[in-house]
Amino acid sequence: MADKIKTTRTKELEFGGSIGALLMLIFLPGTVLYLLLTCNTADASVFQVPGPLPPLETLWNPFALTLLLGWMSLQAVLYMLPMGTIAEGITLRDNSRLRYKINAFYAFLVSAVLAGVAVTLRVPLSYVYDHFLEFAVASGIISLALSIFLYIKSLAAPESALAPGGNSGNPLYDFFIGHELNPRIGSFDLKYFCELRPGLIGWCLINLCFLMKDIELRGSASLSMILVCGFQGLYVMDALWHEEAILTTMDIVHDGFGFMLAFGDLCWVPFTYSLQAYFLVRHPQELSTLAAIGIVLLNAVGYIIFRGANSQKNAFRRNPSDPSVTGLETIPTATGKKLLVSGWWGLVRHPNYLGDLIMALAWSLPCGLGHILPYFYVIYFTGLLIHREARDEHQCLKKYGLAWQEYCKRVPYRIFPYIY
Ligand SMILES: NC(=O)C1=CN([C@@H]2O[C@H](COP(=O)(O)OP(=O)(O)OC[C@H]3O[C@@H](n4cnc5c(N)ncnc54)[C@H](OP(=O)(O)O)[C@@H]3O)[C@@H](O)[C@H]2O)C=CC1
Ligand SMILES: CC(C)CCC[C@@H](C)[C@H]1CC=C2C3=C(CC[C@@]21C)[C@@]1(C)CC[C@H](O)C[C@@H]1CC3
Repeated sequence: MADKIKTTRTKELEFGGSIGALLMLIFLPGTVLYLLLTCNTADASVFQVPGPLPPLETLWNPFALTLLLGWMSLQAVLYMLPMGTIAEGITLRDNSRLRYKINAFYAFLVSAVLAGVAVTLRVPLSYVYDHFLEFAVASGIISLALSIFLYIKSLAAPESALAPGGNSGNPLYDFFIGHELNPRIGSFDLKYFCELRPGLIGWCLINLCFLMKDIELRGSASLSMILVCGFQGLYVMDALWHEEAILTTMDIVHDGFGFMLAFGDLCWVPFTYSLQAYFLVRHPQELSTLAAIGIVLLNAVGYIIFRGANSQKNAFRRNPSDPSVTGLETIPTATGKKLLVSGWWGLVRHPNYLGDLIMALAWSLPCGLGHILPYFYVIYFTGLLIHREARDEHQCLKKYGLAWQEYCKRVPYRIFPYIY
């Protein structure tokens, strides 16, 4: 069957094609270094001219690399343990469906217990704060090595296994965007594993290390630090609890596994999404109880929209007659699938992004209003989701044609009601 599938080259190159890919290869690691170095200065100002890069030998820490590899190995073992359930992914081009282990939440629980033991035994977790830049560099090296391995592996993959968006024939572009769709070693799915586990759970562990550093410096953790760690911990647990939902995301269904996702999952997420907590260690902020209550409410509003929208769509896609969605208005499409036009999906075309962005703002506000740096996540994330929304619309227009145009007419705003 696989042999009969015709070569389909990717014609529409995203991210500015091969030049864009080359720039991103430099820009993404450069941004991580810039953010961490700036955050570690006395005024953490983005308006200052960046200082020279520290000597390379101070960035290279073999112990940090070993710890990261140990962390990834622990997550790989937890992934392979016979716990949890099995889910099937969407139907692939060769009509097969891959099977995926659903046990990320258990992996989180085991990791949390181990972290608790480390705190009780007074393992110096603040080491991660003191050597954070070295950890980031080590993680960049791991991501690059993994991407090179993935690209070489993809050259031997059958045509049917290549990503629809990552088969341009241009090696640089395909290396960046990902050539093979679902690279596996046996039943170990590399992309699926990296998307949720080492980076996302690692982000929580990094936040914990920063919280411990806060306690070490000041005797107790600040309210700002507790809020940031609490909000982000909730977000990660939510993603792991709903692990099965990522099987239908464009990352798993459309994008290959290359530098973009490998670096995104293993370096970008843990080392830039934790920037607020990193910032708070050196730049502690006073937060009034009233401000804290306001921020908690904002995060709750964001979470209700984010979770409500995601759960409504997931329930509808799993079973359109599910009692929780039967009263909702829909538009039929030529594919047989329907589109929701009321409920959360009647408010804007991407209500889940709206909720996610409101939460992103709530994660930065505990860092006060005096610095731009801790708002990096909200700014980057707005750009990422606007771009992602445009990519998704493009795919939906191809998939649903006139029905999608009708949906756009009925629900004119994309993410922000009455604005965009
Ligand atoms: N923190 C982070 O860095 C990131 C977080 N996210 C979050 O991850 C979550 C998943 O996002 P993402 O992967 O982009 O995809 P979405 O969950 O937004 O799914 C988009 C898909 O939903 C279906 N759909 C769209 N409109 C409708 C409708 N009206 N009725 C029914 N189905 C519809 C279409 O697929 P089909 O019709 O084929 O089912 C479409 O392709 C989001 O909450 C997002 O905020 C995403 C990226 C990064
Ligand atoms: C480095 C680049 C600029 C872009 C990298 C993008 C990745 C960081 C993101 C692509 C899609 C993601 C998703 C999530 C995390 C970030 C990445 C990997 C979630 C797992 C976050 C939690 C949500 O509940 C689900 C998300 C799915 C997509």
